[in-house]
Amino acid sequence: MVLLKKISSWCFNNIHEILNKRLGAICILTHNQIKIRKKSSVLMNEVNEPIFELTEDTQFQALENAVTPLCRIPYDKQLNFKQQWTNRISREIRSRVHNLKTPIRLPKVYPISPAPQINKYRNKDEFNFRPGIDGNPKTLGFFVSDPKGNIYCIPTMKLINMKESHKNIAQVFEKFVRLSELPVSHDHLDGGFWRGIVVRSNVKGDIMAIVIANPRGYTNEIMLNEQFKFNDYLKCNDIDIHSLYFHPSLHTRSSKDSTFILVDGDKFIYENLCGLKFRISPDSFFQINTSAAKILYDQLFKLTSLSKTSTLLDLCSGTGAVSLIGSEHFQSCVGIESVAQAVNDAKENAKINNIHNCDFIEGKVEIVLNQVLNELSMSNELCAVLNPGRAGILG
Ligand SMILES: C[S@@+](CC[C@H](N)C(=O)[O-])C[C@H]1O[C@@H](n2cnc3c(N)ncnc32)[C@H](O)[C@@H]1O
Repeated sequence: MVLLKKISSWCFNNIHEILNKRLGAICILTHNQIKIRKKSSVLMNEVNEPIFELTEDTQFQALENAVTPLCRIPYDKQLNFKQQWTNRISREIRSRVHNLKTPIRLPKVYPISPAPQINKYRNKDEFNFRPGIDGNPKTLGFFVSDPKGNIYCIPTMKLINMKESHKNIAQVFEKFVRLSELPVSHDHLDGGFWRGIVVRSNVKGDIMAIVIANPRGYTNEIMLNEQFKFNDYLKCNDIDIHSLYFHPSLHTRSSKDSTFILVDGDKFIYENLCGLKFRISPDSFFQINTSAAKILYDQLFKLTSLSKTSTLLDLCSGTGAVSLIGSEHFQSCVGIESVAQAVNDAKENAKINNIHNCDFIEGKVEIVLNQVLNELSMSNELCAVLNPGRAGILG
């Protein structure tokens, strides 16, 4: 069984070629975090008229349109939309699979399961700086472009899927940066310093905040001094942070040489899911909607035909949730994950939960999968779950 969240030609032409010799069936399972993208890039207002100019009044509509485009329609209708979208994806998969050298069997698309929590559920949000519609370069939020292609940063205060605690920290961080003498960085060569902040939290409410800054041209002393000042500012504003990190980074996404410096608090936050405890590091993946994740994993193991003699291949294993939650259903499991912190978390999560049949390997699926398959006993029945990031596994 293969869990495909993203359709990428790589998945079909390569992963399938590799796995096909060893797997009997393929299953496509999606969940209701699929984003419905509007065909038109022109922003629309509530009555479906194009918004030509972003103003104080229209900026939030534009942001909502981009981030939570279905939020103004009832949830059951949202699910209908997503089901239709899933069916379209399925038809596309069928047509691509049809063209494969070695055809595979595709099962039916199952109904989308509703999420128990549909508002204020996100356990991770990333806020960045760009000029706001008033021209202030120190505006923190999400980026939206107007029809002319100009990019503006829009504060996220009214988004309904975001926790108040995350919005609060973003607001305090923006205030702090506006008071700071150091400029913001919109590009790694612009000489600016502050880039943004990532806020993560668990269901209990512990917060991990990761301040991202452009290190180019700044000494370690200046950088750390600023972080300590921000830590003091948070305390002055009565904001309790469980883990505060500083992440100097030139890259948009974290890379292999990423540095995360603990400024205050604990190194990790922990989450409970499906009766297990998960350690989460700043760079590690964890499903964004924790209560919906439980449903996703429950459904997944209902659909798999694992047995005590099966081996699970957990492709893109993150902090090990699929392997560890499913561990009682199979004999052994190998997780493959490209982010080192996530691999370490997954190994530690196996230990914390007393699970001894799961192993985790650091590497890109497309690079290490062949070797892993060669090392597995041919007699084992194999089952693979592939749940890649947004880019798919293109390398
Ligand atoms: C959507 S998450 C899924 C994690 C896990 N399966 C779960 O359900 O919690 C995708 C994970 O794939 C990892 N990843 C992305 N591209 C990868 C690749 N080419 N090879 C291995 N891991 C990759 C990311 O770091 C991330 O942890």
